Amino acid sequence: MSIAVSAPGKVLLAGGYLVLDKNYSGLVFGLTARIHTISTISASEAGTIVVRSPQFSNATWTYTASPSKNGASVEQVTDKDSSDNTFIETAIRYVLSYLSLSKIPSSEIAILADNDYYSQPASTTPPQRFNNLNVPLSAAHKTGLGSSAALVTSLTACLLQMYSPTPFQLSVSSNLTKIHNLSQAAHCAAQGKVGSGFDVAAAVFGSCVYRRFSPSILQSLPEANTVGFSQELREAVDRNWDMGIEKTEIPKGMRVIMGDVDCGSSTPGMVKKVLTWRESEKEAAGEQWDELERVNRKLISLLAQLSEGSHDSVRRQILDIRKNLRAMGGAADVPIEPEEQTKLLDAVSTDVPGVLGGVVPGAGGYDAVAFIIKDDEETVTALKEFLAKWDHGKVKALETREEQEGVRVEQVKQYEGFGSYLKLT
Ligand SMILES: Nc1ncnc2c1ncn2[C@@H]1O[C@H](COP(=O)(O)OP(=O)(O)OP(=O)(O)O)[C@@H](O)[C@H]1O
Ligand SMILES: C[C@@](O)(CCOP(=O)(O)O)CC(=O)O
Repeated sequence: MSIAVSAPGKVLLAGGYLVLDKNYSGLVFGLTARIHTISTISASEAGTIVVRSPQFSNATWTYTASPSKNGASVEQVTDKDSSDNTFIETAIRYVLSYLSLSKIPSSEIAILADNDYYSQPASTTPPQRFNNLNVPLSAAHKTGLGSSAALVTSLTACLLQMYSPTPFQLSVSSNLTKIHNLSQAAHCAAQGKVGSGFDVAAAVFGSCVYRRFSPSILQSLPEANTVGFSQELREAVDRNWDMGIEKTEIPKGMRVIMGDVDCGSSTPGMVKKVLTWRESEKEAAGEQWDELERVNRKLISLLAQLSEGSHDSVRRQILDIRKNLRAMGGAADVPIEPEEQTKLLDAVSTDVPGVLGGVVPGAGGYDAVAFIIKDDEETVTALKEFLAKWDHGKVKALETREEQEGVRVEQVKQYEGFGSYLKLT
């Protein structure tokens, strides 16, 4: 029987940089843009796992997996046309090592990503669902919605369902915690560093106020396939982590809308520079961190009050957060809210009725903007029209919006017709 699971993308509306520190929080919204994993056990020789991402060219990855003492051995079968996919390979290795199966059945897996994860070619008609971009994944332009976190979470949850020796239901809360811990471990290993993990947390739990886990939980794990890996991974995943997740949602009558800016900034470089400044100017940076936490927290509680009348206070609060982000950027000499974005955010907030405000999400920079607006068609249309005229249409409104739910099981039937490779049973 085929199994389908999806996990949402994210936007870190408040708490960029702060969320790296356990003492501070991040406001992260899960998005309707999801990454879907559809898998079927296949009859081919044991231990062959074929993963396809049919929206891209040369995107088939074949692995042979076999049980071994220090976790499952997972090797990519070399194919001249396909490159590596570290996130997929690591997720498979971590799930199979966690499960420690004595025999690994073969499977076929398809990954389908909602269109908003990648810039779509200009067209007068909307693209079809799971649009085929006809380019290799490495050539697609990502919009910054957290594709790797949604992919690893969706794949991890799907593999756990398919390969667990006893039934594994996503609706059981202790299973969600397992999916979270295992996905964080695999995602950090694949990206080569232990980040804050807010993107994986949103992919699993959906929209929330997030406080990170202690990095030592993952830093102390042995390398994959070295002595003790399988057992220590299992112990770490089955333990309760010291993180904080407070579920949250946007008040009725408001929504989040994302703007993709067609050019990039280097997030790792910006993070490094901000953290170096924090280290060198402990007192000033400490005060700035605390002030940002205070203004972010105020926005979080305003949104939790769920009152239509709070629009003006939300407007003021967003301006206060932006003022503090600019101060931090100025002190650290990092363009967190670059001048171009300041102009855009100011103009949208004053010129488009119904826009309560906008921010540079996550680490900021030139990549993206996110707006909180009144949830009506009129405002969405006015915002899109405004953006189309701004700076030669460099900023495009995405279709996605915030969504509360995290990882979930999907009906397999909805994927029928998305390619002959999908052998649904
Ligand atoms: N549709 C897909 N199919 C297979 N792998 C994918 C797909 N989308 C993303 N990936 C994997 O995720 C990687 C991209 O992850 P990366 O962390 O660079 O981007 P991101 O998570 O979208 O970024 P950000 O955190 O800034 O939003 C790709 O190199 C690939 O390994
Ligand atoms: C700066 C930081 O706090 C946010 C980066 O977010 P994003 O990858 O730009 O969405 C880094 C992190 O939390 O991993």
